[in-house]
Amino acid sequence: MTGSRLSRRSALGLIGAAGAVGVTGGFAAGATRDDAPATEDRVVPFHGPHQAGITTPVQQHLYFASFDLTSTADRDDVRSLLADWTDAAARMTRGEEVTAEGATGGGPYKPPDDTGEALGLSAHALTVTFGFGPSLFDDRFGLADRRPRELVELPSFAFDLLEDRYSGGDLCIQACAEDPQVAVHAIRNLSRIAFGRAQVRWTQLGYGRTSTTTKAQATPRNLFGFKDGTANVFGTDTADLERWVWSDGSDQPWMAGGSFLVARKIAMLIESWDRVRLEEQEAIIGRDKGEGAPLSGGREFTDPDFDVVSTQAGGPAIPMTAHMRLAHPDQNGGARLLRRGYNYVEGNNDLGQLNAGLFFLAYGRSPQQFIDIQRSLATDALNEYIRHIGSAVFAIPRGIRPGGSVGDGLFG
Ligand SMILES: C=CC1=C(C)c2cc3[nH]c(cc4nc(cc5[nH]c(cc1n2)c(C)c5CCC(=O)O)C(CCC(=O)O)=C4C)c(C)c3C=C
Ligand SMILES: [Fe+2]
Repeated sequence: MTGSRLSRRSALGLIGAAGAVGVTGGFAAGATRDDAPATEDRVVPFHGPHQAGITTPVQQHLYFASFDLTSTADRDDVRSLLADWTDAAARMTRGEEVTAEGATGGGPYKPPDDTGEALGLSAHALTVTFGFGPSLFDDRFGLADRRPRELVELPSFAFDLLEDRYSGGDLCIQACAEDPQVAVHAIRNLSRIAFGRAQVRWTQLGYGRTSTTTKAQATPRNLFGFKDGTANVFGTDTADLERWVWSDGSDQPWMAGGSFLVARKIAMLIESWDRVRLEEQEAIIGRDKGEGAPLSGGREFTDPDFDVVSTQAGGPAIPMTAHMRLAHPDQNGGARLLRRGYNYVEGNNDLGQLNAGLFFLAYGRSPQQFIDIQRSLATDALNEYIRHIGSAVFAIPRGIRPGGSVGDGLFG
């Protein structure tokens, strides 16, 4: 085993055992990975036909960053940045430090390559997913002819209250992990690598997934207390993934096996919601709060029947303005999204109310799926209790080959 394959946990063990200050490639050569089948040791393969972090079972923690290229960056800077990011991300997803020298192996006379806060932590199922915003394809870097035709700026929607400080970006990185420090470490070190070439535009920390991509995980709940992600596209739904999530690359071949990501920061008016009667909360969502079953009857995974009439409600059992009815494929030409959002809580406002909400992340083979569904939601009863305050859209390139770069499709 080479030094470059030494895990952070193994590295720490070696440092402790030897009382050494640095770990060299030679020293690491005899190290073995901790093979205990603990969840923290789960390594999600970084390479493959699709980028990891889309159908990967949704981890509990997110750190998301949007970047802008600096005003002096040129085409070569974009190419080299994406190559450097790819190498560092591949290492970190294996539970390794950002370089072989890492946090302590580079000697006392230069800043360490790795910031060190993840020493002793293993991979924790870290995934690092890269994306390209529409502005990357403007006239700065000679990439206009590589722009996927689907990659359009999102139009304005009813109820948008978007703020620049939570919106847009040339590039994005989604880091998800079962340990928050591992996700933060990844973004922090990738930001550091970008120094002089790209700078952070905005970031979002998310805790607690609000969807699943596998039925092996219990459906989580959002901050309104409802199960969220019941009717998601799951990683095993091969036909739906092909139809609704993976690009076929018919416009840009480098997008074949890629996807498009829409990110929306949605503030939730928690205190107002908490004063709503249970019956009304359920009518707004279209599902019951305990089980997550559709109001037309059945259990959580029963298909909703929008024709069922309720004498008690004096109309459709699933109201015409229910979120779930309006978001359902039946209302949207069959369109589906793979949702992968996270709860966020960011303290309180001057009135003592929670600054909290949903960082909504949805993957589709075109942003048009989101646009169509979001337009349907113009009459959603939920709109009284939420505010979209941030927005961004990114092309998510196909998966990365071993030894390749996430930027290969842009420059090949
Ligand atoms: C434009 C897309 C969507 C936005 C924005 C959105 C915001 C949002 N959603 C909830 C809570 C729930 N959503 C649920 C289902 C659901 N939502 C969308 C799309 C958007 N949601 C879809 C496509 C679906 C699935 C519809 C279906 O096929 O049945 C549910 C029900 C449980 C589930 O299936 O996930 C809840 C609950 C909130 C709170 C919110 C904004 C803050
Ligand atoms: Fe929803």
